[in-house]
Amino acid sequence: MTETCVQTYATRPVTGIRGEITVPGDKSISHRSIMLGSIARGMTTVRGFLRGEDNIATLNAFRAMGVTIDDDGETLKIAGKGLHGLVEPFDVIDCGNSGTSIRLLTGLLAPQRFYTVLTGDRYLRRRPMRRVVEPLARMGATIFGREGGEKAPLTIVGRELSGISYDSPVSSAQVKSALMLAGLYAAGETRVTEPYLSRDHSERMFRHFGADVEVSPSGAVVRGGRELEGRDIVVPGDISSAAFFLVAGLIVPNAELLIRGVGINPTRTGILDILSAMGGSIELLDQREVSGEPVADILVRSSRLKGIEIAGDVVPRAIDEFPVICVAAALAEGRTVIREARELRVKETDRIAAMATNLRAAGVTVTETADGMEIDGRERLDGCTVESFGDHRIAMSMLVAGLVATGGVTVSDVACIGTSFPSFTRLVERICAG
Ligand SMILES: O=C(O)C1=C[C@@H](OP(=O)(O)O)[C@@H](O)[C@H](O)C1
Ligand SMILES: C=C(OP(=O)(O)O)C(=O)O
Repeated sequence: MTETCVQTYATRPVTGIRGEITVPGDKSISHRSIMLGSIARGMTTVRGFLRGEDNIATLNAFRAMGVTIDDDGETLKIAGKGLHGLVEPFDVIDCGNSGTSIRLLTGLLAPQRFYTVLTGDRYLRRRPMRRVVEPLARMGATIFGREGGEKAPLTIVGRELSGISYDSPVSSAQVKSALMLAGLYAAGETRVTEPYLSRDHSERMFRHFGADVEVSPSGAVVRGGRELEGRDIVVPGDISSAAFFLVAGLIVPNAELLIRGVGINPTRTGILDILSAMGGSIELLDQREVSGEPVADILVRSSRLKGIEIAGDVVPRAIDEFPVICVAAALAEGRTVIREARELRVKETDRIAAMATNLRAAGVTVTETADGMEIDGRERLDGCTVESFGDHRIAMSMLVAGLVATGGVTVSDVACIGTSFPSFTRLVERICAG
């Protein structure tokens, strides 16, 4: 591996992977711990918080709204202000690259007694926001944005809200969580359902903080007006970060890798189901529960993979892992077909188009479809230079591909990796044998 300059990074074929690693804390749980800790009464402590750029954007937003958050490098201490204790920020809140920050904050800020403007980087300002703006408006919210409320910057004029019953057309934890957060303040009940269950970290954490929430297979119901109580939270390792090492462990020869302390919430383990169905050797060891979330150590070994069909309820359960699943598919025997994954087109970049372009550069035959792609696996990948498209998961996926590509893979614009996994390249270097 060589670091050619700050913005570009290259990986080369390795002869094996050995060892044990831990991956940084879960990004979704880290966001929610700041949000709920800030509006709870009393102290919340968070250990294992992910200090990536996305989560720091959320942390800065709450500091700007008057919340004292101390970080000694180990534990965050959040001095919660209660449901109605946030104050109007003096400036625009910059959510950076983080869809979770802007969409969840929109729900949380719509019922405040003040005015806020949320913006983000050039990637975030292209992503769809009407999916949260529209149902929040039905609750009585006043939110403006470019293109009739579709795009950030978003301006939120806080108002009293009323609960609604909303059947979301997309399986999106960000939509669900935005409405649940608004529902904490709204008169009456706020009910949200979705086609397939998306990650349920909000439901679990709402319960942990004592919110009036009911969860059933058909959705979540929140009753407004109840104060939350500060709690201690331990954030498990992010399975979305572990995913890069799971795929590396499967595709690199002579690999055996133990990834410790990974969150295995069933709404997030689509990657394990998919890779196992492809023939991957993946074992869950020492399963336990931490702060209401299931956790395990995951052992992965080199495996011969085969192509499969991926669609249905596993898609939201693996939504952020598709770029690296595409890399596994590119090295599997036969064809992998991904369907019902249109959401990939509205992430940090269009992840279907980005992975199709990048895998073609590595010599793979890929057919794009409106809601997915077909990938014909091959024995080895060709060396190539590709773009990250400003998307952390595209960058890391292609660096995993470089571990088995003749001549390696160079990825330009890799600074984006810092949004979710600042220590990624260091960990790759630690475990790979040249
Ligand atoms: O709620 C969350 O923490 C997230 C939900 C997902 O987005 P969608 O809700 O848009 O599917 C996921 O892609 C994102 O990385 C994190
Ligand atoms: C889609 C992602 O995050 P967000 O929507 O929070 O930007 C991701 O981390 O892959």
